[in-house]
Amino acid sequence: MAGPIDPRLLKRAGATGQYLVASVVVGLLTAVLLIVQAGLLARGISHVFLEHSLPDNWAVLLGGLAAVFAGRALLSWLNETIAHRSAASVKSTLRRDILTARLSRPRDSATSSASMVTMVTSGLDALDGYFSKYLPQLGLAATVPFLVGGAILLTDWQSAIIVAFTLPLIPVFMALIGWTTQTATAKSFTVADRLANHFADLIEGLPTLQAFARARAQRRGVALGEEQYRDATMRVLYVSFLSALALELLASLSVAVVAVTVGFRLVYGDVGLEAALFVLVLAPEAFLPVRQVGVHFHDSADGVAAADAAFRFIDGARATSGTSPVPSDLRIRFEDVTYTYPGTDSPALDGVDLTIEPGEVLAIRGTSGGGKSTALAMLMGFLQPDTGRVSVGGQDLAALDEREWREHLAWVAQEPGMINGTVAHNVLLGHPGASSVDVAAALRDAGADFDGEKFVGDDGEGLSSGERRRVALARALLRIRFGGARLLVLDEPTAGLDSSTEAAAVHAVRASGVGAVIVTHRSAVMAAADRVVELGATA
Ligand SMILES: Nc1ncnc2c1ncn2[C@@H]1O[C@H](COP(=O)(O)OP(=O)(O)OP(=O)(O)O)[C@@H](O)[C@H]1O
Repeated sequence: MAGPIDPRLLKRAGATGQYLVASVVVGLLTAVLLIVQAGLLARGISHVFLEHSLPDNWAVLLGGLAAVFAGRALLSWLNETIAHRSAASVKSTLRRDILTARLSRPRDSATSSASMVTMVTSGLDALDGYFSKYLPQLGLAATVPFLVGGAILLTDWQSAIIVAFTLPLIPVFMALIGWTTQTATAKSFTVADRLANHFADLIEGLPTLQAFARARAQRRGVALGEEQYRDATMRVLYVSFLSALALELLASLSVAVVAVTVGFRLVYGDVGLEAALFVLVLAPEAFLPVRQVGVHFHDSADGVAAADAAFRFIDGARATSGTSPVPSDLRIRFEDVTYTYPGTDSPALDGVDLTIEPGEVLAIRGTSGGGKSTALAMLMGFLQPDTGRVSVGGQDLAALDEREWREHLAWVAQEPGMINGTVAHNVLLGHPGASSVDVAAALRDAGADFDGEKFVGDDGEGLSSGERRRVALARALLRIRFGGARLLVLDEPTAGLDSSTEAAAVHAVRASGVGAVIVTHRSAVMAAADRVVELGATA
């Protein structure tokens, strides 16, 4: 975050801008109430002290004070209510943007699922502190000191000068402390993210670790991660407490200087009791909001770190989407395409040249790890080449409207995604408007001889991997028959299938009437293709 307010939060969420205006208005009204409160208190107390009696209009004074307290309570409630609404709106916008970005780059390996979950849940929830504490205080800090300072200036200019010289020291200290805090918080966020990833990997790999009797050995790794997280958190708390102490001390000393000088001038008769009391009651109120900004900066630092990660993720995904319409000619060409996954040394694709003619059934074979799935991911628009070019009908694939391009494709992934529900629900993802008769026909054609009402759990639980592939093939067939897709993209669709089921699946692909790109190791599929090409090192 470059300044006190992250401009990206302002830009992304209209609610933030409106909320800032609201918090400045609340700040101005609060300042007016504070001045009235100090005036009433000073008048009442000085009268009692000097005259040894209640003022004639004591009921009006008391009523006024009660009204001021009620007004301040109302403003504080209003500020909190708007703050929480604003936080909810911004968090919801950011969450939607993150999920949209994720959907446009499902193969983005730079951000793991565990990082995504941390970012979307607890990370962004920490923005509550930013909106409900930090921003309201910033609104007060930008308004109250000026009005309160002005009121002090009109009453006692010497005190006003002391306030004017000491008050700016607080933001200067705050900025210095802020830099340290940001580094400490960013580190704590990174460590928490690493711990979440490590834990997610452990849970996923627990059966394997148990099978190899290595589960207990992992305790050391988790303990180490916890220790690092504890250290990072303690460092943030340490900076936070220390900075609160420094700011508190600075503000208290400044108010003390005002109090001492006013006290002396009161003794020497240079200032009246009512004016002195007015200044004494009001001076701390000038420092309070500025001091509180520093304190609440720490409450919001976690949320700001999460928002920062969210913005990087969202902007990274946006930079690569195109807008051109998909050409009618579906000749696809890979020209000298190279791609290396982030964090790896050797390229997954190295100078790949490949042409897919419209309407042809093309089989791609090659060694395991030779880059076949990567090439399909590139064709789907999930990845962009580092160098070289992927074109459709002579037009750069990256320039095409992603959503429109995917409407032309029916995809069966190597490990097809399944949603919780029934087999029919999963097939209907291919074309939600299809009838149950169409779903049954697609399942039959894909060689799936099981019931559409069969239950499917999270991640395809309840279906074997072969069954999942057939459900995915039925889904793709539905997309071609009713969704207008013109190219089947299949990653080992018949792996794990017996030969008769495989024959049914191959027949379904050929009978679909559209072109197909099939990554396969199976000779029956290669025999049915119009052409077979090889990718990666020799098979
Ligand atoms: N998300 C990823 N992050 C890093 N490296 C990856 C990732 N996905 C694949 N790779 C690497 O890229 C290379 C190509 O992988 P790819 O999955 O494209 O191969 P493949 O030809 O489809 O293999 P297989 O036939 O075994 O499915 C492999 O060396 C693999 O380890």
